[in-house]
Amino acid sequence: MDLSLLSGVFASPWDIFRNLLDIFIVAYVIYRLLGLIQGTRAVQLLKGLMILLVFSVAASYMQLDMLNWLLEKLWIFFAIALPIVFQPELRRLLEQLGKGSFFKSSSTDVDPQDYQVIIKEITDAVGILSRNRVGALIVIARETGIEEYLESGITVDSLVSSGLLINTFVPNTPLHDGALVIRDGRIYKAACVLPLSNDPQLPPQLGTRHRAGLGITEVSDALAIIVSEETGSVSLGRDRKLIRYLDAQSLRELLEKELINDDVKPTLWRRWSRG
Ligand SMILES: Nc1ncnc2c1ncn2[C@@H]1O[C@H](COP(=O)(O)OP(=O)(O)OP(=O)(O)O)[C@@H](O)[C@H]1O
Repeated sequence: MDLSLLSGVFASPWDIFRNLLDIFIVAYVIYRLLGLIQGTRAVQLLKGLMILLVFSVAASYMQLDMLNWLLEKLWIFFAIALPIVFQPELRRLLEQLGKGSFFKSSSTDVDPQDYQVIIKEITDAVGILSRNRVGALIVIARETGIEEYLESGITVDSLVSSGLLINTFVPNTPLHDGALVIRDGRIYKAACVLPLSNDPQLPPQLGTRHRAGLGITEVSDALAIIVSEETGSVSLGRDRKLIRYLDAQSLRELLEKELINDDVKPTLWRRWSRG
């Protein structure tokens, strides 16, 4: 067997180090890029492009000239269309590079003890909102980037307190419409417009607040707590499903399970097990 090729790659310890470093950097950049687009519509586009790439390679290998010609034209079209379609993701990537956050860990490093406090503040607020039949939609962002849905919102950037949560949803105040988003253990934004779910199985009496709460769990791993203005009932949106009619204790237990107990699992495992 001719090992000259390998000897070319591993000529010296410095070459080994250089190649390993090269592989590591490329793998890391791909990992972060995938993390950046995970849960966004860019994933579907990427899958489409992968399929097209497979077709292109197969067509060229089998010398299917007409198909090759067509696919070549399609690639030119995509080269022009992609920067336009991926504009939000590209902008976010450049922003992150500019801020230096691209190279920071993507996991939300919220201490379990801090989450205990946050969960208490949320459940206290939800209890009061529910008893007073004040409609509310609280989203807890986790690892999936949902920035593209938050651009419409108003930045709050405050500690999570039940008082502020309640105040935000008081009818006819500037921030009461839309969703409040908690990210990295802080109230990040209010009055956000979320994507609406088209789930046909959702009971017809549930309107846009519930559809928005469910919608964000369809495009990300975020949790959504919904308080109905009509009935005062509390629901939790998680993994494309709504868990309805929660009392304070079951809401607290579910949040603890999702935010504290689940957090001990490694990040990649959690993503994998969520599919
Ligand atoms: N896309 C959206 N993103 C975030 N919030 C939304 C969105 N669409 C509607 N909402 C919120 O939902 C409110 C309307 O709720 P609607 O009555 O349609 O929903 P519902 O699910 O029946 O809830 P409720 O039981 O509280 O009436 C709006 O005032 C707004 O605050």
